[in-house]
Amino acid sequence: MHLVETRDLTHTYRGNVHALEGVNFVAERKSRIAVIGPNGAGKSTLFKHFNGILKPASGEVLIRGEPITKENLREIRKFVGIVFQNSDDQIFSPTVEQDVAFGPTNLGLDEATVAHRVEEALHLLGVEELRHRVPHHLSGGEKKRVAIAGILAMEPQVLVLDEPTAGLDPQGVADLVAFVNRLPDEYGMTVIFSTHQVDLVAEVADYIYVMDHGRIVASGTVEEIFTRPELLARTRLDVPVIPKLIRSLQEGGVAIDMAYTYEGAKKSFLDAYTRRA
Ligand SMILES: Nc1ncnc2c1ncn2[C@@H]1O[C@H](COP(=O)(O)OP(=O)(O)OP(=O)(O)O)[C@@H](O)[C@H]1O
Repeated sequence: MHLVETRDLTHTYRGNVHALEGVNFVAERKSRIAVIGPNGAGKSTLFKHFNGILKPASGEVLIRGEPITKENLREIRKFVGIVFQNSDDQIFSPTVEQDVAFGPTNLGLDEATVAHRVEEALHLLGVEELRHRVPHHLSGGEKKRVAIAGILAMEPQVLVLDEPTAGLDPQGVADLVAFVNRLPDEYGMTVIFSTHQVDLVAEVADYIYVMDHGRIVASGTVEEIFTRPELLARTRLDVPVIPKLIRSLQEGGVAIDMAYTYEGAKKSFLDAYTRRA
């Protein structure tokens, strides 16, 4: 059984905007899935179907094999936590601490459990020192971290992050990558995220969906997607710099193995250098 699945999902906004057309998507337990595609491709719209914020015009959304209904909506929102692109929409309490406590308190958990979850979430996102600050006055990147902490404190099994790195400084991006990569093994979680930063995808994803004009136009492993420059160009994306550089070297006659991540590239370059020496 898939944790999250859509079958022939279609969504039409008012004004006859066909935002999703026949989308088939699956997410398994402990997977890290990237959804990439140009502006307006339908990524956020798809995410809003994962916990019943939007309802399908046609097709199905199944969470742990069950359709979303009025009766299970609360359970589903506990199970699938979504952090939206604009953190301002998700932060509203007088202090950061209260804001992160809002979700778990709403779940009806006792005070001690809420306090424990808040501590853990603040710690995981590295925002403990912001706990007494007014969320409204935080910087964009700080707000983003607090918004993620607030969702995490509800301990969802599936964490959905819409453009999580937008507005983060380089260290913030590196922290986020490290954070996301801990979630499947340490917490058994599934992470689904969208991004325009293709260079990041191989560092954080095992599987990629490429969207364009409301459709999934390709899906596959990092290797399967990033060896298709024509597909990426067609969808206004680029081949990430590491495989692009290695491909150029290979075409120039250098014997070097293909790689997609920084660590993979380091190994390929060292191996190629050692072979030559
Ligand atoms: N509330 C709405 N009412 C009408 N149309 C909408 C609404 N929200 C989104 N759309 C339209 O639906 C389409 C898909 O938008 P969506 O926000 O899902 O794309 P996206 O892939 O997340 O884009 P981006 O990369 O810019 O965040 C776009 O054409 C957009 O203009």
